[in-house]
Amino acid sequence: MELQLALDLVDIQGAKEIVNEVAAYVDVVEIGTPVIINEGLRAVKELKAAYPHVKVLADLKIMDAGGYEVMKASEAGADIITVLGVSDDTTISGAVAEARKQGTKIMVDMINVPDMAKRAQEIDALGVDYICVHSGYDHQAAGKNSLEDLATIKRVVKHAKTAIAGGIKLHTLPEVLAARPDLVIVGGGITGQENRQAAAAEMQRLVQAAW
Ligand SMILES: O=C([C@H](O)CO)[C@H](O)[C@H](O)COP(=O)(O)O
Repeated sequence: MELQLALDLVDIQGAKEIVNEVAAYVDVVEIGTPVIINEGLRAVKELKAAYPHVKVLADLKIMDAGGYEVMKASEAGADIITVLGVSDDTTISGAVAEARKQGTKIMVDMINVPDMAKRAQEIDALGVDYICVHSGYDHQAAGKNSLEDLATIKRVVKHAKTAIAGGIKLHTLPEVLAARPDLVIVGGGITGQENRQAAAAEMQRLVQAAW
């Protein structure tokens, strides 16, 4: 089981400062969608240049032109790139084919997928590396989480690794870990804490103990 830090509400300098503090406690650092909207793929490039050994996920949430966008994110230094589960199969296949060429990986974000079991099976068959259930900010505001969806994909996914994201905090982490995802994604649960290092260290301890 691995821990991913999501950096969403920061600029490039802010992202570097947080990575400085917590890199030792996380397995993957995500450059979040809001950062990429504000700063472009330059954010991925600069983070990778500053921390060449850190595994970086670019949360592009690709919806079209999978091959082209994966190529650009891979060239910027991303190790993992996200594509939306609601996009067309050809977009996902194009993303997977390009990622294979580039030596990078594809995570499919299942946000707003209506039939989770059916779509997770279809996407698993397309050869993606991760399938991630996700309660985005708007879902979180409505009090939702993705534990039920995680149980669903754990039941049907045979090849891809499973991941969960959305509003996970230290006090909700044990419940998430009990469902045994391969990857847990935490943003505000680390970045929004007064002592980010302590939060990340404790989360890492719990994630590693859950193996
Ligand atoms: O993907 C995300 C969201 O859609 C904003 O782009 C977040 O990275 C993801 O939800 C994890 O962040 P937290 O919900 O703050 O843990």
